[in-house]
Amino acid sequence: MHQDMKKILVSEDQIIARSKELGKQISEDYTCAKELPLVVGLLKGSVPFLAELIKHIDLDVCIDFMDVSSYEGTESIGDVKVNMDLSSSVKGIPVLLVEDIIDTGRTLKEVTRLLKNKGASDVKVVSLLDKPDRRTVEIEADYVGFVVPNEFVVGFGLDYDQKYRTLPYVGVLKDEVYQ
Ligand SMILES: O=P(O)(O)OC[C@H]1O[C@H](OP(=O)(O)OP(=O)(O)O)[C@H](O)[C@@H]1O
Ligand code: HPA
Ligand SMILES: [Mg+2]
Repeated sequence: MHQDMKKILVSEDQIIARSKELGKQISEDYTCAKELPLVVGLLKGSVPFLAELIKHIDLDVCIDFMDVSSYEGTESIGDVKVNMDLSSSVKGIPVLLVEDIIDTGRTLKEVTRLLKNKGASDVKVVSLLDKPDRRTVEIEADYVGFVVPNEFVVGFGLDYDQKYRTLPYVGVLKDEVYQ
């Protein structure tokens, strides 16, 4: 375990096993649907989860990325900033949005609105983590890996001041790291 970690909440093995289950479920659901989705990852947090998940989606999907940010340190900065937009049009296309965490829900709500404005025919969401106790806007994911308690978590894509994203598990930092 990294020296700054207080505890691990979700292990690497649990993440891999759950990604397999979610990939299988998503593959089945979109096999029944009319059209395959464009898989859209939100940079940077979703990258490790997206990489694990798509190995288990047994469909010929394309992937794209958007870079939005709403946090500095452990604080939400209020607005959602679009730093980099999608490289292809989503007009008339269903989108499967991949997230690392739904916390207040503001990022997801805003990005869903943006994608619908661009003409996406449907927007579904898969998130590795869900922290429902912190929700300030009404939004839910269609697929969730794990529900986490109301604590700031890092690892598997999730950062504190851009650090700890590369850890292969999700956990909570020691209190002294924030001082
Ligand atoms: O539900 P919310 O309260 O909006 O928080 C969740 C969002 O915040 C984090 O992204 P961040 O803006 O920190 O960018 P990052 O992915 O580059 O870390 C996280 O990756 C989610 O996208
Ligand atoms: O708990 C969190 N950890 C890291 N980034 C985040 N962005 C929203 N919530 C979190
Ligand atoms: Mg972040």
